[in-house]
Order: sequence, then C-alpha cells, then structure tokens
Amino acid sequence: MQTVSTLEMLRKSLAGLREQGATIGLVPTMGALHEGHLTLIREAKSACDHVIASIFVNPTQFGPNEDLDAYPRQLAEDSAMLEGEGVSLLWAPTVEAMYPDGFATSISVTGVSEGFCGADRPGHFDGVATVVCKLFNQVMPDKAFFGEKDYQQLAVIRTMARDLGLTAPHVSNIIGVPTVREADGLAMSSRNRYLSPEQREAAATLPRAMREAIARIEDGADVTRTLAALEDELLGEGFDRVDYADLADARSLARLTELGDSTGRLLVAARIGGTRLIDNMAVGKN
Ligand SMILES: Nc1ncnc2c1ncn2[C@@H]1O[C@H](COP(=O)(O)OP(=O)(O)OP(=O)(O)O)[C@@H](O)[C@H]1O
Ligand SMILES: CC(C)(CO)[C@@H](O)C(=O)[O-]
Ligand code: BAL
Repeated sequence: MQTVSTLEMLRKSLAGLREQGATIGLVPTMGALHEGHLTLIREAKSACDHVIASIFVNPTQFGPNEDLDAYPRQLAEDSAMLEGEGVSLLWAPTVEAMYPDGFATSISVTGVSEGFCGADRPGHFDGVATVVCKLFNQVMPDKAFFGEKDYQQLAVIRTMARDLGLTAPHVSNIIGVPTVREADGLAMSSRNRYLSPEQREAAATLPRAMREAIARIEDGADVTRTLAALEDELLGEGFDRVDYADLADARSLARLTELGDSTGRLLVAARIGGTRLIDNMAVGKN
C-alpha cells in the first residue's frame, strides 16, 4: 500500500492504478479505525478492483467548542490496518493540501442537512459536503462507501452528488453500509474511546432503548409519548442530555409524528459526559 499526502503524489499514483481500466472504490474516513471502517473497506474491495482510503481529520466540520484537537490521530496503526485489508492507496493529505491559503469556497446542502445533527452542530454539514466534494474531485472514484451510522451525513452527500450532477461517483454509486455494532449493540464509533468504563456500560442503553421504542411504535403506540419515554430512559440510565430523539421519513428525513405507511427511521443523538453519541435504526417496513 502506498501512502500519499500531496495532490501531485496522489495524481501520479492514481494514474498507475487506473491502467487497464481498473475500477476504484473510495472510503473516506477521519482515521482512528475500527471494525466499522474495515467493513466499508471490505465492501469496497468486493465491488471494485482497487480501494483508496482517505484519512483526514477535517477541521471545517468541527464547531469551535468541539473535539478537533482531542480527536484521535494514529496514522501508523491505521496504515497497518488498511494494508492488512489490501487497500491499494492511502490518501492522507495535510490541512494545507486540502485548504490552501485563501480557501474561500463552501458547499451548503439545504433541507436534509438542517435538522438533527445539523441543528446541533451549525456548519458541520457544510464542512462535510465541502471536503467530500473535494475528495470526489481529487480521486474521481467509481464508487464511494459511507456508513449508515452517520445517516444524515449519507443523505447530505447523496443530495450533493445528485444536485451537482457529480459523475464520479454518480449518486447511485454512493453506497451506504449498515451500522456495525459492538456485542452489546452500541454502534462502533471512534468517539467511543472517550467513554470511561462506567459510561461505556451506560452507553449500551442507547441501542437497547431504541429497539424497545421501535417495537412499541410498530405496535401502534403514540410516537410522541414513546419518544418522550425513550428520552427519560436515557437520562435515567446515565446520559446527561438528549440532543434529539425523532422519528423521520427514511429518505427525506422529514419528521414524522406517526408511522402510517411511511418508511421510517428513528434517529437519536445523546451525550454522556462530554461525548456525543449518535445512532439510527429502521422503523416499520423498510
Ligand atoms: N459503526 C459503523 N458502522 C458502519 N460505518 C461506520 C461506523 N462507524 C463509522 N462508520 C463510517 O465510517 C466512515 C468514516 O467515519 P469516521 O472516521 O468519522 O468514524 P466514526 O467512528 O464515525 O467517528 P466519529 O466518532 O467521529 O463519529 C463514515 O462513512 C462513517 O459513517
Ligand atoms: C465523511 C467524512 C470522512 C468527511 O470528513 C467524515 O465526516 C466521516 O468520517 O464520517
Ligand atoms: N462520523 C461523522 C464525523 C463527525 O462527527 O464529525
């Protein structure tokens, strides 16, 4: 596996990989890799001739009081994991390579980026859309792979790709991969490592309480009351704050107050200590 950190090196390596019409799958990450990321890599590997992974802790998607400085950085360990998975190329740009002096452009996707994490993290999805658009332009992959764990992010990226008419990758080649979970159901996330042992144990309440709420909603329980009970349960089990717990249309992310015939998604963000955890699950006939 080659590791490149400048655009010039990336272009040279890409030219080599593209020989004889090989297909390229891109897996964008912020590093601190776990089985969730490796599952995206394996999906990409089974669908494309070459996999390119990127590692870039993107400053523009962090708010001023968020964890940009604390975010785990472990390039050597991550490289070894990617090499073990048969990744062809690691794109690990510097901040200067991605955001040269005078960088003045931002991509803003309205609508789907506005509620949920978009409401709690102003500017976050502008930063994500801008960096992902840059990664797409730099690598021009045939397919790109993202986790459903970041469900709203996936919707924002698909909307951007459709609206800008991106051809590489075309919106139908933006592949969503189901959330990979720990044995107790907690969605894997680089931020889980911020949790103390007690907080980690309490964190498993999140997926369990979500599954119970979904079963009740699918049985016809009142959505608003069920979600209020879900919030109370999280607060009672060690969470400090629930940023949101909402039922939404699975495609548009418009909030639903009843399931009806909709294809629904339960989305939750909740904080435990200083750590913000997110999760989402299908509701009804998906
Ligand atoms: N548990 C998971 N299952 C499937 N995909 C995942 C999982 N965790 C992360 N991903 C995906 O991996 C890609 C890179 O994510 P990222 O590097 O931010 O990791 P993360 O674990 O989500 O970190 P964070 O703690 O910052 O949310 C994204 O497409 C994300 O959705
Ligand atoms: C897609 C992404 C790599 C953009 O920085 C990031 O938001 C992530 O890791 O989910
Ligand atoms: N996995 C999403 C990246 C972020 O929270 O900034």
